[in-house]
Amino acid sequence: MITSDPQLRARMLLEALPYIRRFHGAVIVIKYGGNVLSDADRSLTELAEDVALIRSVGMRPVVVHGGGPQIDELADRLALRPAFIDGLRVTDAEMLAVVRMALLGTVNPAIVTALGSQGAPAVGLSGMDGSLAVASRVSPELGYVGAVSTVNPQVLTDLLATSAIPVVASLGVDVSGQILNVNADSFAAALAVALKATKLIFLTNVAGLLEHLDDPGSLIAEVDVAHAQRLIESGQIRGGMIPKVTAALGAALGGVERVHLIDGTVPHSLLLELLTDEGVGTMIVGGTQ
Ligand SMILES: Nc1ncnc2c1ncn2[C@@H]1O[C@H](COP(=O)(O)OP(=O)(O)O)[C@@H](O)[C@H]1O
Ligand SMILES: CC(=O)N[C@@H](CCC(=O)OP(=O)(O)O)C(=O)O
Repeated sequence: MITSDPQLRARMLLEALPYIRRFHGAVIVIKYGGNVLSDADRSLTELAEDVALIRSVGMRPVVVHGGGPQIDELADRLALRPAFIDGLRVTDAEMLAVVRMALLGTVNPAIVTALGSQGAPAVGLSGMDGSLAVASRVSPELGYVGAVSTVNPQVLTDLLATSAIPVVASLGVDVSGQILNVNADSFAAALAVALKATKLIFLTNVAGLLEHLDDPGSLIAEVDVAHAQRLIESGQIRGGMIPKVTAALGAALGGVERVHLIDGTVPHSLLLELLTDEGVGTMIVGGTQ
C-alpha cells in the first residue's frame, strides 16, 4: 500500500491521471533482477502490488525474471561452483539442471502466486512455451548458454488479450529442441522489441547507472550508446551491468520507446517511474552510435 492517508492518495491519483491515460493499453515489460527478488527488505508482495496496480489502470505488464543469486544458492547447496565469462554463467548439463530448477521450480511460481494474491491473474511460462524464444548457443566455452535469435510473441499476445500477466523465465530453446540458459536482461530486451513494448523497465539493486561505481551520487539520468561504450571501456561499468546496459541499448535501438534502469529495492519505484513526474534511475536512449 503506497499510503493510507486519503488526502495524499487523492493527490497522487490526480498526478497519475495523465500517465494513466497516456499508457492505457501500452505493453510494459518489467524485468525483475534476481538481486531485487532476494532483497531482504523488499517483499515479493510489494513488487506484485505495483504490477497489479498498473494492470488495474489499463496497462499491459509483462514480467520477465532472472534469478542469478537463487541459482547460485541452489548450486552451492549441491556443491557446484558457479563460473562466469563476461557476466554470463558457464552452463554445463548439471548447471543447466540447476538453472531450470531455480527459475522454473522456485522463482517463477513465487512471482506468479504473489501476483495472484493481489488479484492479478498471472501465468508462468518460459521461452520454451509456444516456441516463444528460439535461441542459439553463444560459444563452446559457455556450454548451454543461448542468445535469443527469434521471438514468436503469439503466446504472450494471447495471454495479454485475456488480461493475464505473463511471467516469463529466461530460458530459450534451440532449433534442435535443446533448452538453453539465457541472460535475463537480454531476454527481456528481445521480448520488449518483439512485442513493440512502450516501456522496458529493469528493476535492479542500484539507483541506476553510476558514472563512478564507488560514488552513489554519480547517478547518470540519461545515457546513450557512445557514453555507455566509454564507461564500459574505462571499466566503470562492470559485471552484470555490462549485459544489462548492452541489452537496454539494444532495446532502445530496436524501437522500444522508453528504456529505464531503476532501483527495485526502493518501495514503489516502479509506480514513481510510471505514474509521476519524478525522474528516477537512468533512462537509456538509442542516440548516436
Ligand atoms: N557503473 C555501474 N553503475 C551501477 N551499477 C554497476 C555499475 N557497474 C557495475 N555495477 C553492478 O551491477 C549490479 C547490477 O547488475 P546485476 O547484478 O546483474 O543485477 P540484477 O540481478 O538486477 O540483474 C549492481 O549491483 C552493481 O554492483
Ligand atoms: C547465461 C546466464 O548468465 N544466465 C543467467 C540467467 C539468470 C539471470 O540473468 O538472472 P539475473 O537477472 O538475476 O542476473 C544466470 O544463469 O545467472
